Amino acid sequence: MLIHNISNQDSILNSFLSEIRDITIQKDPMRFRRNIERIGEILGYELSKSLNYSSQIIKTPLDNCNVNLPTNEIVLCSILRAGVPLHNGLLNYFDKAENAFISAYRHHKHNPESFEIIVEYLACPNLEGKTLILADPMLATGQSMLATYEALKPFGTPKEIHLVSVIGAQEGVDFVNNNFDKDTHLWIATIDEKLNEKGYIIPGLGDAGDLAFGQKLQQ
Ligand SMILES: O=P(O)(O)OC[C@H]1O[C@H](OP(=O)(O)OP(=O)(O)O)[C@H](O)[C@@H]1O
Ligand SMILES: O=c1cc[nH]c(=O)[nH]1
Ligand SMILES: [Mg+2]
Repeated sequence: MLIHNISNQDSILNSFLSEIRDITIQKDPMRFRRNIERIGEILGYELSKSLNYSSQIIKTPLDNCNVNLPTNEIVLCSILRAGVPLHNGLLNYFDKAENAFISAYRHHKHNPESFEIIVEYLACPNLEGKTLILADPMLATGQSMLATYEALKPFGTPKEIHLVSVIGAQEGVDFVNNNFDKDTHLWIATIDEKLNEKGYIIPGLGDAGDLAFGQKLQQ
């Protein structure tokens, strides 16, 4: 896997990451969503450097101009519900992307420490030969990413796959590294040290879905 940890280099990204982690600033859900969206824009920009480009001529009011424009047919798939603000950020830059949505959530069957991933809702265009971007802000165990990828397989074989995430635990990064093809890209804003016993990223930020959209009752 080609892992791109964007915070390896200091940039304005650090400010947005710091705000989504900050327990005081987190109290403002609009700011939380907007910061995830802004991080999605940065990750999208970084990802765009790996796309294919072809030379085209456009007309300015004064002359012709040669420009290199991306040619990939992008399908942007986000995992509900925490994926929505990240999806919006990516879509701000990939104007023409087709979109897919999938629900994957942790179902705590017996106790808070053990869970399985439930995939219920799935809407997806044809993926054959396309550039698939799978977006989920939290890469904890990595199981949601893999369950999503498995669920998308009947929709065609993408030409390339890009995973996009905001905060990953090293364990989740290792998991996707071991379970996706070696030419899959991972664009991640930062990687944290570990998971706690409930599968939350430490230090992480808490529950991204709840912070963006309010606390949900466990089913
Ligand atoms: O890497 P994993 O261990 O699979 O965990 C990450 C998943 O957990 C979160 O979703 P959650 O189940 O909290 O659902 P939500 O978006 O509805 O809050 C997050 O958005 C990922 O989808
Ligand atoms: O730390 C985590 C792990 C999974 N989902 C979250 O929202 N946060
Ligand atoms: Mg959640």
